[in-house]
Amino acid sequence: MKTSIATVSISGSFTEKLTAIQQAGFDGIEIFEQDFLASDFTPAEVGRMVRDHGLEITLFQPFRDFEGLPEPLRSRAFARAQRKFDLMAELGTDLVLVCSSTHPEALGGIDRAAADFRELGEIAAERGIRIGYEALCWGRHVNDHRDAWEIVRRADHPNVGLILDSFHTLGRKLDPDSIRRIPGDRIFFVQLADAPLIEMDLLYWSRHFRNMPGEGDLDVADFTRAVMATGYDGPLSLEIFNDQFRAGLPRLVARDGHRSLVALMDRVRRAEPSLSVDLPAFPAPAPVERVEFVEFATSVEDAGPLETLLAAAGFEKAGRHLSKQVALWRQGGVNLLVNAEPGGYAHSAWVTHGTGVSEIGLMVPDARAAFDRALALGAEPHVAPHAAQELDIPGIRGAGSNVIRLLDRQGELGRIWEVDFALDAPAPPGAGLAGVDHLGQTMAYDEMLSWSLFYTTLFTAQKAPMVDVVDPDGLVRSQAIQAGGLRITLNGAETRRTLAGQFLHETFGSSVQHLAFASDDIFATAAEMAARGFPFLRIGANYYDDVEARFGLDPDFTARLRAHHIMYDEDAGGQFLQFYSTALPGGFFLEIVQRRGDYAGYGAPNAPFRIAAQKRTLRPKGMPKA
Ligand SMILES: O=C(O)c1ccc(O)c(O)c1
Ligand SMILES: [Mg+2]
Repeated sequence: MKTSIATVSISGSFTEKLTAIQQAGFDGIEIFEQDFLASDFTPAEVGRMVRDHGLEITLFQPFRDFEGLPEPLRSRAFARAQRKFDLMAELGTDLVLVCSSTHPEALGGIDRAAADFRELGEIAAERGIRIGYEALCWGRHVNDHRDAWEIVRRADHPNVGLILDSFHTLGRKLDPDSIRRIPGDRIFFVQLADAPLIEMDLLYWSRHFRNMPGEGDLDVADFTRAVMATGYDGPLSLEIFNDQFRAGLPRLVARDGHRSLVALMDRVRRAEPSLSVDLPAFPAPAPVERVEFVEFATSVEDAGPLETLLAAAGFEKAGRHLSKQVALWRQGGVNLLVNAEPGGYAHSAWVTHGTGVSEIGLMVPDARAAFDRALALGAEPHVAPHAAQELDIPGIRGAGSNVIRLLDRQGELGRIWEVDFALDAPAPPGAGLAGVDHLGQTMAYDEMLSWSLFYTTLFTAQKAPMVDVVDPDGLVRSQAIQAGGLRITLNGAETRRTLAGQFLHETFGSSVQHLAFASDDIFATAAEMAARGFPFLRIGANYYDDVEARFGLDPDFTARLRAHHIMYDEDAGGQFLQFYSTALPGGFFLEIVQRRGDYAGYGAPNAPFRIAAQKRTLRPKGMPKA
């Protein structure tokens, strides 16, 4: 299967776009005419540059407002087309996209449009050019791929075919199964884009909010299955109009685009095995079983506040690494590593970001399979030296500067604690923490789509709807992702003044800002931690008055919540209780939660009050803000 991407999808100069597209692994590009016009190269130079990058021009587009015009506009449209055919010959491409007309004087009529296309097809045939007709979903008379297909069918010319674009079909809620009835050899080209479901004008939605397949809410896989079922074997091409991507880093946007296409083709072949999808084999996504460990990078002189916090949370030193200065802190089923090694990856992470999470160890059904899948999807392997007797744990680079390690219970990897560590004693019960509930990763807002694509393509994962969290100094967007036993909240900061934004600034880049542990009895856990001197984040009295009224809570219960600084929430499935520590100097903090019943969220309604409380600890009463 050939992969392609439209030049509009990527930021930068024409040369920067080409380099990024080549490095990401695409086979071809669609030349968007605007990008060509804005460049200073001749058409022949552009054609040569594309080929020098090992790429092919899969499509020239768009040619607008062609069909259904009355004279003299009609003749002018044909003359205009001839000029573009000249240009295409110099570029070295044979396929042009004609999008359905939005011209105020365009006349309707399927046969009139078909006659225009047959005549254009004749001219194109003489010049070895093929014409693809695409229905824009806001086209004046043609805005449905079924009507565009009927025009192509009636034009009945071998040089005139159909172009499909998932946005125009799915954005208009047209049934993609209608595509299955079109002969595959009459489909000349296929463009793919996803988009978040937002009620708005179709044209505006399309020009500003498209995103990569899998990043939005449209069923692009269902659309692609219908396309593949026709026998279509041309390129699958990304055509993504997105304000954020236009301002993004070309290399990252291209990488995400390629990842999204490969993951999409993989989904298609797994959902409908009878389809022939030309893509190298690689392992299927699997759920994460659990977070096996979280490692902090620190140094001997800097580790104190972190270790004090862990001890107050009921953790105890329960072992040490055989060859490195890495301590294992344990309680219940939780393993935390404190790495103070004066060299290697953790050390450079500490030098760059300060004390913070550097690695996340995930237990999966098959670590090698998960690793191979990650590489097939363009993830970067993390290579770290290890001593001869130590485990070689497969690792990939994850969000921010974090490394994701993949473990399984097959063979030696399942014995990591016995092989790599000297263990002191059985894991202490501590304060009753049973496991990691979730990790909160903070990042710049425009990195969120990228990292959600990373997790959702690597593992079998679900995205919750994005929620807005109000910080006193700005808005933070929060996207929760669950892949089996791995729950992650991605928090995107738009300004530096939000708590999340300050953390990014302090730690020089995105990282885990908080770690949430699960307790089966949060009141007992809170009492035990209080006895150990846990630095509870104090929640204001106004909050408890409101939460009691809002949920009709028993005043005795509210009094217990208040006494332990526990916040409360409910959803249709159950109840949620949560409390927090104050933050370490860099901004990292802990959260303890208890889920009752099938509560599925993360206490989003409480987040504004938690953030306000955290800011109060940073900015004592009466002090003007910096
Ligand atoms: O927004 C547009 O005008 C436009 C142009 C060409 C396309 O292929 C398309 O899908 C949209
Ligand atoms: Mg299109």
